[in-house]
Amino acid sequence: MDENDIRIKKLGGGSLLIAWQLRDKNVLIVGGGEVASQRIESILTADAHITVLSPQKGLHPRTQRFIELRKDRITYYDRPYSGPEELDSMDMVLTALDDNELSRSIVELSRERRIPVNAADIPDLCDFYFGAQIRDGPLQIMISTNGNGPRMASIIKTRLQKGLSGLEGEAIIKVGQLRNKLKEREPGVGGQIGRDRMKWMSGLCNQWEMEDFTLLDEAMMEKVLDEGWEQDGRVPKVEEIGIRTSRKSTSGSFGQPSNYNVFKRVENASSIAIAPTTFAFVAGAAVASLVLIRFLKR
Ligand SMILES: C[C@@]1(CC(=O)O)C2=NC(=C\c3[nH]c(c(CCC(=O)O)c3CC(=O)O)Cc3[nH]c(c(CC(=O)O)c3CCC(=O)O)/C=C3\N/C(=C\2)[C@@H](CCC(=O)O)[C@]3(C)CC(=O)O)/[C@H]1CCC(=O)O
Ligand SMILES: NC(=O)c1ccc[n+]([C@@H]2O[C@H](COP(=O)([O-])OP(=O)(O)OC[C@H]3O[C@@H](n4cnc5c(N)ncnc54)[C@H](O)[C@@H]3O)[C@@H](O)[C@H]2O)c1
Repeated sequence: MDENDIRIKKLGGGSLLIAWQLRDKNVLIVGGGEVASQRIESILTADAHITVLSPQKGLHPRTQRFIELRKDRITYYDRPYSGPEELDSMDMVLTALDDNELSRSIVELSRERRIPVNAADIPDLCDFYFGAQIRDGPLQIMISTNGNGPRMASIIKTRLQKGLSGLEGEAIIKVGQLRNKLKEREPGVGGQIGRDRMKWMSGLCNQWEMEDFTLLDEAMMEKVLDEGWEQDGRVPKVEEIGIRTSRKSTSGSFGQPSNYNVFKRVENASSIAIAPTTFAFVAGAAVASLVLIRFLKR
């Protein structure tokens, strides 16, 4: 058994980290306090429709503000939760209540209906947890301690934020636009064309700096495709494209000559090695995670 086999044998004990697509889905939030206000912010970011149930007197000022400003997305009922019919047509249920028994009963009813549910006060019954978030446009980083220490997640978030340049979101937007242009030029799903596109995009992302991508405009993107993709998949130097960066050297992030041919270079590379970098950008969003499992600390 090699190291990887041992790793596979040990897999488990964490949770699935995914970027859940909630656009236009219906989310019920029972409660309107501070925790509910944080939930509203997270769910608005995902373009869902939100129903908030809470007596007016229990609303946190932030919840109140969200309700006033986002009538397009939030339906608010000034009353307590009334029973199981509130769950009809919901795709997700969140409780943020100071009433543990009610929370528990809503979780049970949601589970019977197979609706994913999170109860802010009962981690053991949650189908999923929220996490600390870093967002910059399409870049989405979630820090989760898997229920062990939410405050630790918040502290780690602050540390990670300091390590980012602030250019990542804009760079990813440009990469997304370039990928779309490439797919327009070379349509088709899967097979050799898919592999070639992935190799080229990965090579470009590996060799260019974040800043280089942020400086791309429409015309430059066409030039990258003309001078790169169309020329046997080489990675063009930023100077060829007319990008004026603040960096001194253009030898690429990993010191490779920046006119090397990606297709030739990666021909023998394992697809496992290519996949991680590819998918980080294929999604147009990056979800990084730190699952700090208690036994690791021992
Ligand atoms: C990350 C974050 C995201 C968010 O809420 O959006 C989040 N909690 C945050 C803050 C926070 N929450 C609490 C404190 C006080 C200090 C402390 O206890 O550490 C602080 C710190 C603060 O306010 O700074 C108290 C607390 N939290 C939970 C309970 C119930 C319990 O444990 O029984 C109690 C009451 C415990 C008690 O009564 O003692 C439960 C959960 N909180 C989670 C997420 C899920 C696990 C995530 C994970 O482990 O990574 C989970 C399981 C369920 C869920 O809510 O999904 C957000 C930081 C966002 C940011 O800063 O960016
Ligand atoms: N997950 C977390 O990160 C986290 C953090 C802090 C606290 N908590 C837990 O989350 C819960 C909510 O915290 P909070 O600070 O928002 O509390 P809060 O007291 O500010 O809010 C409670 C809300 O529940 C509403 N409510 C009460 N009974 C209701 C009913 N029958 N129907 C509809 N709404 C009702 C109130 O109007 C109020 O808006 C608490 O149980 C707390 O222990 C979780």
